[in-house]
Amino acid sequence: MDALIPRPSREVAPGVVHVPGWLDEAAQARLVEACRGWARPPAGMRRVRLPGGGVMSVRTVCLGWHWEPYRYVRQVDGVPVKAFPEWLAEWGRRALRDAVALSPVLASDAESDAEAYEPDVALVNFYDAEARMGLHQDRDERSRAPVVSFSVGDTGVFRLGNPESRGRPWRDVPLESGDLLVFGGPNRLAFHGVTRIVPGTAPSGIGLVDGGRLNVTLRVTGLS
Ligand SMILES: O=C(O)CCC(=O)C(=O)O
Ligand SMILES: [Fe+2]
Repeated sequence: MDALIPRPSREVAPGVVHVPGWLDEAAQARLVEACRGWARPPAGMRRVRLPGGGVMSVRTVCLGWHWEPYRYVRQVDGVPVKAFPEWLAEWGRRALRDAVALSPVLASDAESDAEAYEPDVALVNFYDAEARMGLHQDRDERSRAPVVSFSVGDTGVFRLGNPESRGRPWRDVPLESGDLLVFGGPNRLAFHGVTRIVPGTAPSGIGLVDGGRLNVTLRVTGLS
């Protein structure tokens, strides 16, 4: 169904590009099905425990490397992390190419060369209706190559802050099913989070029968 109010592709901040509907329904369904497989144990989906004793409300599974706060490791639960598939890296390069075409800032950033983009880690997050993610920076990567983010399922309200602090200014960008968000360049280390999920907004044809939101971020660790 076409949106009543069209959502144009745009650079929401320098080096941050939002492309609504980048994934068509078939691609969304493929991602949901892949996530279903990745979620299974061993090395499956879990709520990450924070060093302060808290537990994250999102459920996470990682590919390529396992993220534990606040570093990347190769094993989880005593077994190797699931592999990062080549098709997902190819999606990442296509996504970055499209983002660079919309952003002069990314186009002039040496770290944002789409042809050379070799993401080696993905964080797959599942949000139920109550899940959120507090403002944070993605800064455990040694590389400053952009983060490529795919969203499917229920809409999530993504809060894009600034690289200096958790405070204002920020702007809220609703990420709907199929949306692409790339953040790099001067906003690679921008604080960001997800303030809420909008239940009941997932399209029916993508295989997320009970709703919820999946977000997959591709990153380059710069580790070996
Ligand atoms: O769910 C999102 O859109 C953002 C996820 C995120 O920030 C992360 O995994 O670090
Ligand atoms: Fe993040």
